[in-house]
Amino acid sequence: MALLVNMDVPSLVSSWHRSLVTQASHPTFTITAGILLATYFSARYFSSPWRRLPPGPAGYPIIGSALEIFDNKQSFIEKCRAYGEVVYVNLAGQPAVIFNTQRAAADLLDRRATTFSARPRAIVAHELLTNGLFMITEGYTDRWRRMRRAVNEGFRPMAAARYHAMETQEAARLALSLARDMNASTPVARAGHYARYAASLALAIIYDRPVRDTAEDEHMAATIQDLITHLESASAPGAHFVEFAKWKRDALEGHARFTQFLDGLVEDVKRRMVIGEARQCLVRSFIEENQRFELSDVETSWTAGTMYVASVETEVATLEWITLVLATYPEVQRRAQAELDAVIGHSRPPRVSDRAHLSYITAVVREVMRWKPATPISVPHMSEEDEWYKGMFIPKGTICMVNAAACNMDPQACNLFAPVSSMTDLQYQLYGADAADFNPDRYLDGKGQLQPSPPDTKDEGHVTYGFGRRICAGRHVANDALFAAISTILWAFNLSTIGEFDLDRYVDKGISK
Ligand code: HEM
Repeated sequence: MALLVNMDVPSLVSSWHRSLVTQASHPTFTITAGILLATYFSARYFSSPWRRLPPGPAGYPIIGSALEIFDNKQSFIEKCRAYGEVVYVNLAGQPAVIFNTQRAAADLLDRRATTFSARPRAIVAHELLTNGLFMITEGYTDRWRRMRRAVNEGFRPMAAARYHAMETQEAARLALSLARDMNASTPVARAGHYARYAASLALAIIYDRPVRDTAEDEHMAATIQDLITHLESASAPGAHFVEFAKWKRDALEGHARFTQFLDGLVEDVKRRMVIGEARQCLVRSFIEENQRFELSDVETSWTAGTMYVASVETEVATLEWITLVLATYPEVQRRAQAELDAVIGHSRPPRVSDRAHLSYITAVVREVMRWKPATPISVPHMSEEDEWYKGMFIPKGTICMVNAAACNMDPQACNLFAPVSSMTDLQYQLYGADAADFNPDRYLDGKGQLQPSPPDTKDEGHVTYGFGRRICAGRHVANDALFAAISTILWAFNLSTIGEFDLDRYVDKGISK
């Protein structure tokens, strides 16, 4: 200490520096430093959590598997089943995982929801086109919580029951329109009828404005379809890498136009509330409960609009699958119709409120949603912290994709991972040895009543509606709408295939929201 006080600091530093330079030129020092550095870096490398990423395809240098997933997401994700329960994919430096079992998805997205409830960033589709107001792509933010709370309250099972009469009425209109259309047996025409049903029902439930045949209603449905098309093209992977400025300009212009349109729909509900002509609907509940929900005007408009956008295509795809399955399985169709004959008879069509007595038809809808999910790959979540799962590292900021089609199967029964994974810890069964087959009876007990659903399916009997805090916000309404349509169609028609039709070879592209 006394020595230091007597020396000036710059000269001390420079003498250390000189001695270091002298030592560095000494061969023993160089070797020792090299060994120390090598030890340091190899210790860092071997202890790095990045060495414990889940298994997955190596991909190409730098871009990883980005091109393959952009080219055909569904078939790429199918190929990744072979790597096991959780698969790691490098998307040009962006970490991503795919969950292939219900257990892994539930363990993380349900049970660690605080970490796994965000969404990946979508600059054009979310930030520019909707200015952060689209609930589906909004992060795990305060705004999302307020929007989600308002929707949850408006669509929880008791509240959803308010819409049963609308669903029954729209289902009857659907059956009539199918009966009047000579081309209804073609998939394109049928999809048009299903789209009309889903759109009219969504507009009735959200704004009390079912689509009738007026020019104004046609314009309303067409404008919302335009919004959906904009969202889809802006979300297409890599779409705006080229000509970003043009995408930006179009998205900002689209945002202003769509906001004005959605505001107009809400204003119309307010006007009808004043004159006592608005029946109960989602927007009316937003307005009446606004003190609690704390949504601004523009948040109210976009939350309502989001519910419409989220509902139509998923319902159309599911209705089409149910139709195809019922036409291909005549014995299932006959049993469902026998149930209708016994419970309802021929004097009136079924109502949604009859569902408690129509267990077999309920089981058919569940089973089609499990077996042929309309959303085979769910909407991605994003992790907000580093996490570990069964010794595998999932870094903060990882995009988490759920392969719902795989999760709805039992790995063992379907031999999902046989080529690579050890089967030892996959010896669990949720759906039974026949999980790969279509069998509505799996949901029924010996007396033909619905039995409790497998664990982690939130009493749905499948995980097609997603997971955790981001689970489908409209699932109770969707279940009612699907039941209303299918029970009415079964009551009114016999479905059969024209000529040879092989359901196993029918490939539906599915919807990836
Ligand atoms: C058969 C029909 C439907 C299917 C298969 C379906 C499926 C899904 C899936 C897989 C998700 C993502 C879940 C996740 O991130 O884990 C989702 C989210 C969502 N769904 Fe549905 N859906 C359907 C119908 C509906 C309907 C009718 C509505 C509205 C009335 C709706 C509104 C939403 C909303 C708002 C979200 C976003 C939730 C959030 O991010 O917090 N869906 N849906």
